[in-house]
Amino acid sequence: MLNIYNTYIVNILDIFIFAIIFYRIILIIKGTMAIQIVVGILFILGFTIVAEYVLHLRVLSWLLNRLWVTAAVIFVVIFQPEIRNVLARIGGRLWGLKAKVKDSYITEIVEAVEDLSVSMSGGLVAIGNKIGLKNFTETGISLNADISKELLLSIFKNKSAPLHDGAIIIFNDKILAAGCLLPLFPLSHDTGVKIILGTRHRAALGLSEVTDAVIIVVSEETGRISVAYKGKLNCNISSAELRKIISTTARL
Ligand SMILES: Nc1ncnc2c1ncn2[C@@H]1O[C@H](COP(=O)(O)OP(=O)(O)OP(=O)(O)O)[C@@H](O)[C@H]1O
Repeated sequence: MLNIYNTYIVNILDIFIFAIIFYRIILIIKGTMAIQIVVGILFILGFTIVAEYVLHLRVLSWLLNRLWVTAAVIFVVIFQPEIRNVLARIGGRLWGLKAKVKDSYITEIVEAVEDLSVSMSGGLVAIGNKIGLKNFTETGISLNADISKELLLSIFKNKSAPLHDGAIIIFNDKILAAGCLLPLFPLSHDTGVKIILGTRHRAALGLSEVTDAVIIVVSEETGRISVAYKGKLNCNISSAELRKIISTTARL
């Protein structure tokens, strides 16, 4: 009798753990291209099962089974960036070390952003969290400098400066690089905001989709401050709200 209960408990636990893992994976890949890939794979898998076990179509199921091995290799090669992003997000959530920014540096960032906003200078600053941003810092110029308002302003306010274009990447109290290229949020995806986004804002949203970084955008056209985080763009926020967001996500 006790054995039956034990088996029940183990089975329930088994299903429960599977459901949690499945749910977390869906949350991570939701809104990314990976969700379409998963749907496609499930469709072909269903088709293979029906062909083999229900309709007993021997030639077709032989072909589909061979196709799976080749498809697995093609899948990994074609979707290497998506797989890397999904694994990085899973890894980051499980055991990534949180990047930390000191309070005084948060003040430097917020003050610089305020200044950019008032002077209507465009700015794009990504503050890394658990997921490393090395592949994005490599697209820019390495700086490895202490965070300072003056440095941030000299990069973004001077429109003829070579590093003015692109994003600054901050990680663990350092400005790692400037002039970095971020992945653009696809125009076909729902941005969740009513306004049409330009490339600076799409770049911020794009990075926030594939990493857990907090990305600050200052609009050159309107001076508005927006923050992209976990695939969502929070438009037109105050500097007090900005401080709060950085503090809760990246403070030491
Ligand atoms: N992929 C990218 N990664 C990083 N920065 C980018 C990227 N694409 C564009 N940018 C930055 O955005 C600038 C162009 O901004 P654009 O005017 O198109 O966007 P926007 O969202 O309308 O911003 P704004 O409101 O400031 O005009 C470029 O000069 C460059 O600095």
